[in-house]
Amino acid sequence: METTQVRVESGRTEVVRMSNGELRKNFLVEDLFAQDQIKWVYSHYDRMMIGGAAPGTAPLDLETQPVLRTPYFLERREMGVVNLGGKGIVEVEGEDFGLEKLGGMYLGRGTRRVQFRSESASDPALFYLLSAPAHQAYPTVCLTQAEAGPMTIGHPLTANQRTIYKYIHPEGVQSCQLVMGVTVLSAGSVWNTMPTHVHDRRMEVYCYFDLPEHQRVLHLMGEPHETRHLWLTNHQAVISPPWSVHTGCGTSHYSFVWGMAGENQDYTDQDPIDLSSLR
Ligand SMILES: O=C[C@H](O)[C@@H](O)CC(=O)C(=O)O
Ligand SMILES: [Zn+2]
Repeated sequence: METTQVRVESGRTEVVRMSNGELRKNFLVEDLFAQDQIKWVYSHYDRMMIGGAAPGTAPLDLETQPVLRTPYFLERREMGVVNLGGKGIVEVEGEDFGLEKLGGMYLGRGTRRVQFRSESASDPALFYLLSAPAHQAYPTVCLTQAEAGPMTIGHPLTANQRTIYKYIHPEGVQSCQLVMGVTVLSAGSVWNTMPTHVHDRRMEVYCYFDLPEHQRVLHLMGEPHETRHLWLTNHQAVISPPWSVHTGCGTSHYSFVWGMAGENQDYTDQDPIDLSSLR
């Protein structure tokens, strides 16, 4: 059984004084994907769990974690899945669901048996996972990227043109508190979530992917008047406290999975930040 890494919350005054190393230790999630393992980070912000399942030839079973003190992982939780790799299979209570790259799933509270598999070990699946506490059971749903209602925003002239795919949200796949989707930057565009925003009612996690090996994303966090930066590579995730901006600029275009938990599920409930107030 894998042990989960726990990330406690940090106060805003504490974050202002953090060195870059301390910021990374608290907010950056490195090495989420390790072959033949399911890895978890447990954040105290809204008790969001951030996971990576990387099955090779052998299947991987979703196991409960000591930190949960529950007989099975989803006893009191829900989970969202997005496949960032080659074709994969998620077996839920004995039923197989095939996920191409960027296929997604929602697994409801009370789901006991979950197994992750790669169709081919030479092009393995990479399942990115988010899990939040849940008060009721919503049905298991599997959907393709095309079914996730794309919306293109931004403009090439401001280098922020991107397509937002919403997977788990009130008008799509139902959940208790999880809201989850994927944002794909257009070629030539490098800025995500710009103009930026905060939503004090929900924490958020970004997991960057499809970032070429030698390229980087400069991710910005912190209160709008005290922003801090972290340099990220492909397949790294970053935790955003509810009071923090979460925006980034790449040395190339890239994609990321975003996911939130907290007070409400309204995607449009974002407090935009006037760029003139950023420091
Ligand atoms: O609250 C919503 C999240 O920050 C993301 O969906 C924003 C995003 O993907 C983008 O603008 O590029
Ligand atoms: Zn946001």
